[in-house]
Amino acid sequence: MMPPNEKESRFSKTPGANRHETSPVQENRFSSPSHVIPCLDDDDDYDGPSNQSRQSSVLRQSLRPITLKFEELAYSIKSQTEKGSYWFGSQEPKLNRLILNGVSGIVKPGELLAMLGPSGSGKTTLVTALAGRLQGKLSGTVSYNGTPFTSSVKRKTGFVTQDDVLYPHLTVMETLTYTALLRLPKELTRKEKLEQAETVVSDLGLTRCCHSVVGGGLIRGISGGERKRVSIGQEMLVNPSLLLLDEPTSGLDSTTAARIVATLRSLARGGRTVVTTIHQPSSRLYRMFDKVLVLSEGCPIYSGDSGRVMEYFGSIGYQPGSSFVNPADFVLDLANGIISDTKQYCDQVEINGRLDRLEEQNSVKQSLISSYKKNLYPPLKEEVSRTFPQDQTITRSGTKSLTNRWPTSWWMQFSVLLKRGLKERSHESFSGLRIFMVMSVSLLSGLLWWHSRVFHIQDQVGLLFFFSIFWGFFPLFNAIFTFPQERPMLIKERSSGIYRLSSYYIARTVGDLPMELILPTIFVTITYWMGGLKPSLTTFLMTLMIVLYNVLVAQGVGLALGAILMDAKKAATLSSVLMLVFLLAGGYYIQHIPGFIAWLKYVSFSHYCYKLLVGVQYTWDEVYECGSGLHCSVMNYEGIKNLRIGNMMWDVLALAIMLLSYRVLAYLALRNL
Ligand SMILES: Nc1ncnc2c1ncn2[C@@H]1O[C@H](COP(=O)(O)OP(=O)(O)OP(=O)(O)O)[C@@H](O)[C@H]1O
Repeated sequence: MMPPNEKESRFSKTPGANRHETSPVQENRFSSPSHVIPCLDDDDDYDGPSNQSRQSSVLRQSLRPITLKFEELAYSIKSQTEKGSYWFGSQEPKLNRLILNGVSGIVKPGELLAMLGPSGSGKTTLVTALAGRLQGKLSGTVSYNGTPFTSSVKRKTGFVTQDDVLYPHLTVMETLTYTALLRLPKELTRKEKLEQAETVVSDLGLTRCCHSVVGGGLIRGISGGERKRVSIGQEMLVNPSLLLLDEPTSGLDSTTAARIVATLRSLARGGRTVVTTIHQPSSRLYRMFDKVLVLSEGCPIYSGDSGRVMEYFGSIGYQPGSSFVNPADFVLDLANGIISDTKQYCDQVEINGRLDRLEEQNSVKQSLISSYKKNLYPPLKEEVSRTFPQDQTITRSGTKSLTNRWPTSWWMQFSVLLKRGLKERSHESFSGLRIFMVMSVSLLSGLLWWHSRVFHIQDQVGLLFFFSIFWGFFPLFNAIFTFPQERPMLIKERSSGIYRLSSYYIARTVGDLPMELILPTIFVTITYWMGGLKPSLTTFLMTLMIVLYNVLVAQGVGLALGAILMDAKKAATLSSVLMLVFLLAGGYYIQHIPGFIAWLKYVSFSHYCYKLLVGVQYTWDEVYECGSGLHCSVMNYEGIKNLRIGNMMWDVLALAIMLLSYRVLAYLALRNL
């Protein structure tokens, strides 16, 4: 059976398949002063304290309207061919796979557009492209009030991804408060920002769970619907003019889903442009959408007024079998090429009997795509190319915003990120397990080296070497997980232009310092005195300083490995190899390393640490028993002599260079994220 002929639909004669263009409802939405006060100056992202809407719900606050237009969007990816070896790569050329093809549309302020389509039809790709976050080459044009995506648009855009990226140990209130402090402009006082966070909590019905932790993974926290509302709330805080959401209702019960879509509709009615992808809306949800865009394998088959879907498909020969069908189910079946529910299909089956399903589905899809091009695309194209009054407003105000790219000052970003990080990680920094581990190792090593004497120089030097290796391994392994774990949050927040990378980076590393430094201090204090090292306060303090210095370098190496590889497993494997090399080349186990590989010790931070520890511990006048009744200077002990201890400033300098360069490397790696 062939699908119905591509009929000339009366939709093609309608100037713009969009009811809203002439709809009085639409007009009213924008003329309502209580809802929308178009404020076109970029510096005025938030209505000042004097604004009459200050105390009111964020759902009703004024904003700068954005008309989103996208025309002929096409996006393809290179997909691997099946042939070719894993190790040596494939000689086969990679195939170009079209994910989006000829997608156009327009969404005006006050409208809620839903993107529908079967799984894999390209909805996420499209919404990501509209949010200006799609990697790779996108052809076609996307414009926001007639201008391309700029940092000014970025700040007016909220994007809620399918997976909620939230800190699990923060409460709902803390999450929204920190977001408010980071995202709301510096012109607002702290009190005003906190009030805004509270307003969002009450507007989104989160009051009941506002002091519960968000949770995630193995941590039990708020429900999926509440998490989703927290994610939406984070975007609502900045009162975005354009809000894009990827499947905000997936996995939720129908009541919660309806509540979320109702919230989106209220947001749209407040003058925002709202675009959401949605999987399988019930007819109750479907009725809340103003416009729908239906995708089938990346190609549009319908774009326009949600209320006219059935009429349009009926006009081109596809009618549902029953009059009570959910329009969303009907269009999704059509997008899959399934017309089993249509009258026409039943007639055809009677005539032709069994059909080749796949071929039939493909031809239905092709027919729908052709009908779209013939009937819906021409008026849509005309509407998209029309100029709207607010077009170019972003460009005009954009010049001003360039000098003011970030919502808050560097210092504000640093201090909020530091506090947030300390709060989120307090459970792991002060984890009993870590403290237990360090305490037990220090006590055990204190007992093993109990009151060792210079006479047994080999044992004592062994203790110093243990200091350098243990406090190389431990901070390094802790640090490698930092950035791979933080990656999703960093990508989310950086792509929203919330803070500078430098403020995040410094806050993150400074936040880890207290625990990174407290634990080795406890360790050295216990082991130093139990182990019988030189009973001098100066030597003890210098030993402690050297160990802490070593910790900072090791942490830098871990941060750099994590940031470069962005994969904790790979980074852990590489650091094991690295530390093993440092252990062997450190100068304790092998004193006569062959010349061609002796350079290894110069790249080992443990080697410099060990040298410094030995250097501050012993002097020439100290002796050890080098034979029966024979006493030699410790500095002539083979293990120490081969270290060639000279001017220790060179070792300090070598560690300083490492300290700096590994951290710079980590920072540069994060920039490329
Ligand atoms: N980076 C990528 N690498 C490989 N395939 C990709 C990539 N990005 C998108 N795709 C493919 O593009 C198609 C569209 O993906 P997309 O996530 O946009 O679909 P979707 O309609 O949102 O699906 P779902 O409803 O299941 O989330 C899918 O077949 C997906 O496998």
